[in-house]
Amino acid sequence: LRHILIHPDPRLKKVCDPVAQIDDELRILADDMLATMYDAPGVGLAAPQVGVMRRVLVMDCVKDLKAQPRPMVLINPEVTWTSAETNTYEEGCLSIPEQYADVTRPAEVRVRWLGLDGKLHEEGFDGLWSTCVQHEIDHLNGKLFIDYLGPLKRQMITRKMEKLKREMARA
Ligand SMILES: O=C(O)C[C@@H](Cc1ccccc1)[C@H](O)SCc1ccccc1
Ligand SMILES: [Zn+2]
Repeated sequence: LRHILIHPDPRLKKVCDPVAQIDDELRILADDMLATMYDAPGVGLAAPQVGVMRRVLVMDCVKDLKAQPRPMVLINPEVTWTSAETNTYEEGCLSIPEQYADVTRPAEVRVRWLGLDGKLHEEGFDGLWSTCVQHEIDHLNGKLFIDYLGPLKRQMITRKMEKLKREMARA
């Protein structure tokens, strides 16, 4: 498992680098990210959250645990279309533990990415998958869900995380 960085952390604000080639190091990173995501537990995780500044995200938004899990690895993902319709979801973030706030995003998105199989993929996402893939692509661009909130609410959450990190450092 990898350690998940907690906000505020400069690495969570950086724009990540595109992946040049799919090699064993990348395959190991993807496996580690999926294991870390399931352990958290979460439905998504982006590479900068584990301190790797590369454009890789993993997700599995299959909520019904009886259903077949659908682990996805998206490399160099790009949004190619967004719906005019929006939906609002109370988002959280593994890098901002225990903090939740409503974020409004396009209800549906189409995303193109490079798969671990080396092939280009393009797929539409809606529901939780849409919210999640947009949340994760934001991470690759150094954007957090609290950046969509007003300055006071964002500052309150940041102060709480700074306190949490001080306490963790003392523990
Ligand atoms: O920090 C992350 O990127 C993992 C996020 C992904 C996510 C955020 C908001 C909405 C959808 C996905 C979550 O912490 S994963 C935890 C979770 C679990 C079930 C439903 C929503 C979020
Ligand atoms: Zn997040």
